[in-house]
Amino acid sequence: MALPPDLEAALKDFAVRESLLVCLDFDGCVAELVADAASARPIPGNAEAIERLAQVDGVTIAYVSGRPLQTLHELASPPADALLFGSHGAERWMGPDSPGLELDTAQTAERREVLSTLESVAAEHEGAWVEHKPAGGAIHVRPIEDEVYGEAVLDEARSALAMVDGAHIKEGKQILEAVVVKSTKGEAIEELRDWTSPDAVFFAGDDVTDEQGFAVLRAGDVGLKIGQGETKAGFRVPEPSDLAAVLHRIIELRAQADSSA
Ligand SMILES: O=P(O)(O)OC[C@H]1O[C@H](O[C@H]2O[C@H](CO)[C@@H](O)[C@H](O)[C@H]2O)[C@H](O)[C@@H](O)[C@@H]1O
Repeated sequence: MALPPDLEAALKDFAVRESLLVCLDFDGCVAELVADAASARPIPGNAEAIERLAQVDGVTIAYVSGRPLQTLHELASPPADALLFGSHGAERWMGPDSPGLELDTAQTAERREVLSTLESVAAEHEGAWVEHKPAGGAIHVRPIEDEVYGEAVLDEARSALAMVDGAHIKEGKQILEAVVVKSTKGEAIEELRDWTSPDAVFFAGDDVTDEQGFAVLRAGDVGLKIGQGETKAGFRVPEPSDLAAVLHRIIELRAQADSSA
């Protein structure tokens, strides 16, 4: 795939910095969106590019995802030394000493309330189902064929969740999530930036929650929106499978800079 000229120019500047932090969203970015959430896997070309990029000196790979940390480990099979933020930033893996997510008493009760609220809505609509997550839950409507009906189910869930104390809403694609820990992908990327002190940051994502990640990028960073929709990202490619070409180009440009140094 030929990259858009503006993206190519940005990558030429980005790829030659000494240390790089490459942050990746999972669903709809590294993996295609699929009806059965448990069967999502990295597109093979993306997986290969991520593994290769992880071997390049000065590059740190991080996943920043709405998936629970454990699910992210299982489905994404990230490179061994990748840093992981799951549950929209509420859970993190920065190495073996990383503290696990612990909800306090109020948050535990709020999570229970979120899940029972979502289960009550889902029970009324065939095809809707609830994903139980460590920091809350999500109602999925992708299996409902009629998309307008699916959106109406999400509206019903949104109204019901408005009555639940401590529920922070996350919008997504054919999904509505509520988490009881206040965190965003923007905060996750800022924490990763503080932790790794890179010269520049790359972030690729496709969804509404990724916009908070794009919003914290700075001059010299590269934000890549996958697919359609309004975005704060500076650059865009049409499909998740296009990510591989972008990552390979970073590897190539870095190798060229090394060989001419
Ligand atoms: O931040 P991400 O890594 O993009 O995760 C966001 C949510 O992704 C998952 O749901 C989405 O992908 C599913 C599988 O392709 C799809 O069936 C669903 O319609 C999408 O909304 C996941 O299930 C959630 O837990 C993540 O928060």
